[in-house]
Amino acid sequence: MTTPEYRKGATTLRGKRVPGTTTDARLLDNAESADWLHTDPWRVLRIQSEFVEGFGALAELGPAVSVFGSARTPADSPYYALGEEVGRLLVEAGYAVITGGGPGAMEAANKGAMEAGGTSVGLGIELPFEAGLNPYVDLGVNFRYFFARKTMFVKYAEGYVVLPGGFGTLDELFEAITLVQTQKVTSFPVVLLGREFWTPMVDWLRGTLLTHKMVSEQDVDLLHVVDDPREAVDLIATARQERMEAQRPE
Ligand SMILES: C/C(=C\CNc1ncnc2c1ncn2[C@@H]1O[C@H](COP(=O)(O)O)[C@@H](O)[C@H]1O)CO
Repeated sequence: MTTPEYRKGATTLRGKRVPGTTTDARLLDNAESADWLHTDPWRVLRIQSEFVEGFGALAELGPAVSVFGSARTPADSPYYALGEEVGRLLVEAGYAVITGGGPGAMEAANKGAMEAGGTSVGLGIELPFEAGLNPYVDLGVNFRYFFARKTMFVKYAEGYVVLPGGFGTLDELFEAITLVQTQKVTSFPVVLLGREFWTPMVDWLRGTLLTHKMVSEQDVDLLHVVDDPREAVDLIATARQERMEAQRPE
């Protein structure tokens, strides 16, 4: 007796596993329920499309720096002024500025970049309390998934400038230093702007994580804490210079 056999792509099905319809027939049948819209295989395609859109939008951006910071920084805060200034200085140093495209410190950096005549990128994220892209973004890409968006922040930047912020900012900061620590990215300065805000955190990293040997001295040294936005930009520009010299043929 021959067992019925059915080939479905790379898979061979036999006996009771042989389906009653073909893949083509199921594709063309529009009487099926639309539940598949909410399944993981369909999500995988949407995730893939976010990478395709992001890579397509940013591939020709040129040298860029990602700037992070609180979505809640008010426009009259000194941290907002710091964000605007670092956005402007980055543009004057030849960089495009990438932010999360939201309000607060993100808006400040985009404002500084746009008013200095540079490229001002906002990588928006779908949130339950979404406010849309701030008005100082001139190249915006909207994401559903945090992880796809975070790939863009790091892939298209030469370094990070991190203004004071909350959980979102800390998430972006610690992801970056983990990538540097594990050498997934190299020559990637991470600059914390605002000494008064960041020093207690760095002291805790030294006093607790280093004391318990959870990190090394070099790991903590990956973080540069500065007050002057000019110093932040110089650190990133110097790393670029060093990278170019290292790549130059002898
Ligand atoms: C809180 C409000 C709006 C939030 N809108 C955001 N839009 C874009 N990106 C955001 C938003 N909120 C957080 N992020 C990301 O995290 C970082 C800031 O988070 P924090 O917790 O505020 O530090 C930021 O760099 C973004 O990438 C309404 O005011």
